[in-house]
Amino acid sequence: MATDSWALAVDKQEATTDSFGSLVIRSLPRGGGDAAPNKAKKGTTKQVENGTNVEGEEKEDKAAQSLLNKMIHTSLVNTTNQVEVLQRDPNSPLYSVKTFEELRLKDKLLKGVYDMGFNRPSKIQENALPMMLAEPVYYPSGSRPQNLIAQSQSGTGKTAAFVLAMLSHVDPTNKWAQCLCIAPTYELALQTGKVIEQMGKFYPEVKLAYAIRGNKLDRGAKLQEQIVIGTPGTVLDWCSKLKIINPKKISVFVLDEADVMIATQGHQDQSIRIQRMLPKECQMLLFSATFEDSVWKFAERVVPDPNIIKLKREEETLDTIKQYYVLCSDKEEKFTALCNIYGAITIAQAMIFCHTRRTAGWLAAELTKEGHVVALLSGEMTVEQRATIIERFREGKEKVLVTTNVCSRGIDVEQVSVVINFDLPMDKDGNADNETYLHRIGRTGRFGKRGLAVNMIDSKHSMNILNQIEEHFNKKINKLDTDDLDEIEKISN
Ligand SMILES: Nc1ncnc2c1ncn2[C@@H]1O[C@H](COP(=O)(O)OP(=O)(O)OP(=O)(O)O)[C@@H](O)[C@H]1O
Repeated sequence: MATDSWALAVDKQEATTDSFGSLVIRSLPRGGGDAAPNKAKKGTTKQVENGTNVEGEEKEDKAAQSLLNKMIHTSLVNTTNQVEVLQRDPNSPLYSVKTFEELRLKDKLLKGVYDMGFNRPSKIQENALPMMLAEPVYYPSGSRPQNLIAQSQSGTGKTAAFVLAMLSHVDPTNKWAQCLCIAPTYELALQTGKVIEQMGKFYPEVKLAYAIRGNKLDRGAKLQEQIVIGTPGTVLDWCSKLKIINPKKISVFVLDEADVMIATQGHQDQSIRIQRMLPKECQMLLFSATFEDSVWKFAERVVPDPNIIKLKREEETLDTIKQYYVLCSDKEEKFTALCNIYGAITIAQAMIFCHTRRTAGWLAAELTKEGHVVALLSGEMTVEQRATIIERFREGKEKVLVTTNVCSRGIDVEQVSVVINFDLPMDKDGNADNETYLHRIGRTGRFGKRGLAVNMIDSKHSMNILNQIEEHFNKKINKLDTDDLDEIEKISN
């Protein structure tokens, strides 16, 4: 896999509100077409809906469950073994009865997958990949692809799933753009690009282009790269004004963080304009960890005949992330509580979310005075600065990242063991922003790792927001006394 990297810029990320759902894996009844993928769909639907297990594995799963419980109480930092155990627990979003071989991937891709250290697919990968890889379904009016709208918890392998699907669909002998993936921010586009590069490492014929502001190409310059990842504004320019991509030749269209793309007016307009230029046979894939009610409806309207993978509300939060709140009277006390937490437990890396740039700046300075190596990331920075900060954090050069909402979505840093909501996420009306909460805490607990999320409460209003979050996810968030070091130590055991 080769890349053309250019210098870049970004589109803004916005948070959305509210979500709902019950777990459904809905495959539309199809006339004719490929029987194999439909078979696969049926099997997986039953397994997920009934929560039943594959015959003969029940005992093994019970043992796995008890082992899992033990592990949950032993260490904050996870091991590969634990991932394997979770992949055998039918209640885990990482559960899978399949292997990557069964997904009949090209050898070059299978090699790439194993090279990334993936042993088995996760639940979303197991369910979504057969649909995404299936042949188009034949209708008398013409063949139609298997479109998909999919929800799965943060860090459960959605990106890896659609990247694999794109790489599988590409015809490397054709030197034009065939797969188009749009992400809401520059950082996410870059990160997804890296996953494409990594997974396609043994498939060098397939090339990738970044459609991000700052990548200057001349009008009419024909793109040779088969996969394009970018932000909506630039992708739209490349498809329409600049005619760099011929949208009629796109066969796979992916919207990552689909809910924010749909709920943010500017992104929605641009995404829809792009979508309208695509041919009827183009496969549409929409992914996110959260979908607000109205966004689901909108998505179902714009995506023809979608297959749907949806979570029940109570499944949206990951059990591997422990959630607490701490009562304080003001920001100074919140800072003391934070220092106490740091004093009591070993934190690999932490992300701390603040409501304003001002608080984030103040907190970063205070933490630095205390001797922490801190990075500060906020929206007013240039995209290049932001990318550099995230890269340094990912490499572990800084152990603490203080940020506003810029980073709440999608950023994948394996070592984040603690997320602190120094300020709770709220929408512009001062109500709980449940989606942002879920995305923020999802920066820890990546792919089966254990994580800790601590919410700082300093007013009736913030307590109220916490209660709304508890109610929304139907999950109790326990109080933590940060003056009691023994108690803090306990939560990491
Ligand atoms: N099958 C797998 N086996 C092991 N690790 C995996 C597997 N699939 C993905 N991962 C790893 O798990 C982490 C999370 O995966 P990914 O970023 O695809 O999740 P996501 O659902 O897209 O997350 P988010 O909701 O935050 O965007 C990544 O570090 C990825 O490399």
